[in-house]
Amino acid sequence: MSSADKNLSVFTVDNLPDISARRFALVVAEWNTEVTEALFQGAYDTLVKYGATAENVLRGNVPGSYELTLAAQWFAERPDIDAVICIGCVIQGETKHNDYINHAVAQGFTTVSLKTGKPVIFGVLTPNTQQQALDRAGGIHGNKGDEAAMTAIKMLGLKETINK
Ligand SMILES: Nc1c(NC[C@H](O)[C@H](O)[C@H](O)CO)[nH]c(=O)[nH]c1=O
Ligand SMILES: CC(=O)[C@@H](O)COP(=O)(O)O
Repeated sequence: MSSADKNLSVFTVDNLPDISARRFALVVAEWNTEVTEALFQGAYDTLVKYGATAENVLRGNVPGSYELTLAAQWFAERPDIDAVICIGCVIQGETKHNDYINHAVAQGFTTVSLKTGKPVIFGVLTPNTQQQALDRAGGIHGNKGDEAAMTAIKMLGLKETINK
């Protein structure tokens, strides 16, 4: 199923956990900032809409999506951080560089989440074109940042349920 079939900003919101005391790190890549800033805003707004407080949402910037994984680890290792949301946009270029970045960050997020036991959310767009990116950063297919934030919330809810 593609984003064309499932809007990124449409999701179920029943039985969400109380996140008023939860602390989130939003790590944002500085490539394609028109897109990543829109993703960040979507993620931030979604966290606050569903109960996070502004002072509990931290932001860190990295030069590019490849650096998201190390920054995610630095944040996830902090005892006061409950979840990390990684924001980036890796647009296909003339070479295979985007493939290497995308695979590295996907594996890196998984590694950090399993190592720390904390959600590390893949909020990175991997489009073929700028337009595909814009369509997923508040355009016709919704906002990947919204989806990433809601994913973090739901994973924290599941962790609470499992650990009851
Ligand atoms: N081309 C894109 C990059 N490239 C930069 C890498 O992410 C990395 O910062 C560099 O290789 C140094 O380690 N990054 C993006 O986020 N998006 C791109 O489209
Ligand atoms: C993902 C990238 O680093 C890429 O946009 C760089 O472009 P190119 O593959 O043409 O060097």
